[in-house]
Amino acid sequence: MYSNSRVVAVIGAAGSGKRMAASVPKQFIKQQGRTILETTVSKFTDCDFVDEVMAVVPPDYVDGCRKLLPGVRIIPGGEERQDSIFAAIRQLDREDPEGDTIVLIHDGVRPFVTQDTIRAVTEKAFEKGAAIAAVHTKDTIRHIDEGTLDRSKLYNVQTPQGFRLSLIREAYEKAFAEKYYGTDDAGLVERMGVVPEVVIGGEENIKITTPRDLRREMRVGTGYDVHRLDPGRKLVLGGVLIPWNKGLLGHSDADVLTHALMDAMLGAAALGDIGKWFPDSSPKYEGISSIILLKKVASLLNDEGYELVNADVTVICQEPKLAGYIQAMRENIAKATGVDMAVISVKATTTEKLGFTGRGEGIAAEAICLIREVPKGGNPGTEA
Ligand SMILES: Nc1ccn([C@@H]2O[C@H](COP(=O)(O)OP(=O)(O)OP(=O)(O)O)[C@@H](O)[C@H]2O)c(=O)n1
Ligand SMILES: C[C@](O)(CO)[C@H](O)COP(=O)(O)O
Repeated sequence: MYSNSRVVAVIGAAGSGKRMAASVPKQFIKQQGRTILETTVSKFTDCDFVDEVMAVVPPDYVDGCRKLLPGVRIIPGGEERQDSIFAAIRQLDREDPEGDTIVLIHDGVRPFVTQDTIRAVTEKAFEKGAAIAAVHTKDTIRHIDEGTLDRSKLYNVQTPQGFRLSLIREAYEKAFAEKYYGTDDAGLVERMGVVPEVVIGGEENIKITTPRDLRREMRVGTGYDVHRLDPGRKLVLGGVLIPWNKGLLGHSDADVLTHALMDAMLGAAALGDIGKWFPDSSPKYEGISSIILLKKVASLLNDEGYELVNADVTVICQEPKLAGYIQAMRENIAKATGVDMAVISVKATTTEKLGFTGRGEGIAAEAICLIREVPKGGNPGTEA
């Protein structure tokens, strides 16, 4: 397709992802079962016109990435993006001193790039020696000194950026000789008086930079519970002991509000219900505070890779009046689940003296909650 020139993709993936502030560099966060880097790399290995894919990764991820990405050449990166890409260019230069190779430089954290964009950049780079993917700027851009800029002349620059090896090598050598650090590869080529061709890429080709850029799975769950009122028991709702002449009957403290919430959370994660985790046949749970159980549910969710986003619980209770206790309930729930109190809602309603709750025979509660996937990943070399 491109005469005798090889096409090599260089995927820059040696950053630490400071702005993402996750427990691992963002390219190693798992989304839908695989790391962002695997998805990005697959976009290039799937192209029949790409002869080789190289990934530049943090030095301590080299071994793990060799296992994670079979068939991909893995090399250690440097301090800055420019150092990492230069490490790959130097290797390619040793293999092709003529510099005919077409080098496609791409960010390891742009997993949504399409094959059409990769193909278009490759073709233009082959034809003109330098081409970049970009999209038209949508916002108005104001320069601090020059005021509002003419938007029709502005692009948001993406990757891949494709270059003839001889050109990009010279551009990098010049930049390093002059101690110049830029924010992309095209910027270095432009310093040599070469203007790369712009290929209009796709709006979907974002660079995953901050948590907002992650597609995190969201799930909802509902819970419902009822307990009988009994004169010989204490009334505990949302972990608050409420002075009243009756309390709820049950194996634990029978905190019906917290039970409904736990079932909603477990349901959202498809982890069953509280009967499964805390059976009333076990003496371990006799008289236990349901707030302790709620803490356990929050940690079960976390082990599954989810966190609570918000919850809304309604207690259906004729008497006593609960308004004065609701703040304390929200505080208890927020503390046990590790979220801000602002995302926990507790409401109470009566049934106008109708039904078992209206007659004061029992209290019911229903809950709904939203949970979201927690960005997680690891060093593929050290994972079990
Ligand atoms: N020393 C570096 C720094 C960055 N990159 C790569 O360059 C791409 C774009 O960089 P950026 O989004 O800035 O990534 P990070 O440097 O990891 O992010 P941050 O600036 O938030 O730390 C990423 O795929 C990143 O892994 C690299 O290969 N080597
Ligand atoms: C190369 C790049 O992705 C083009 O948009 C961008 O410049 C990388 O910049 P960053 O500072 O490394 O995020």
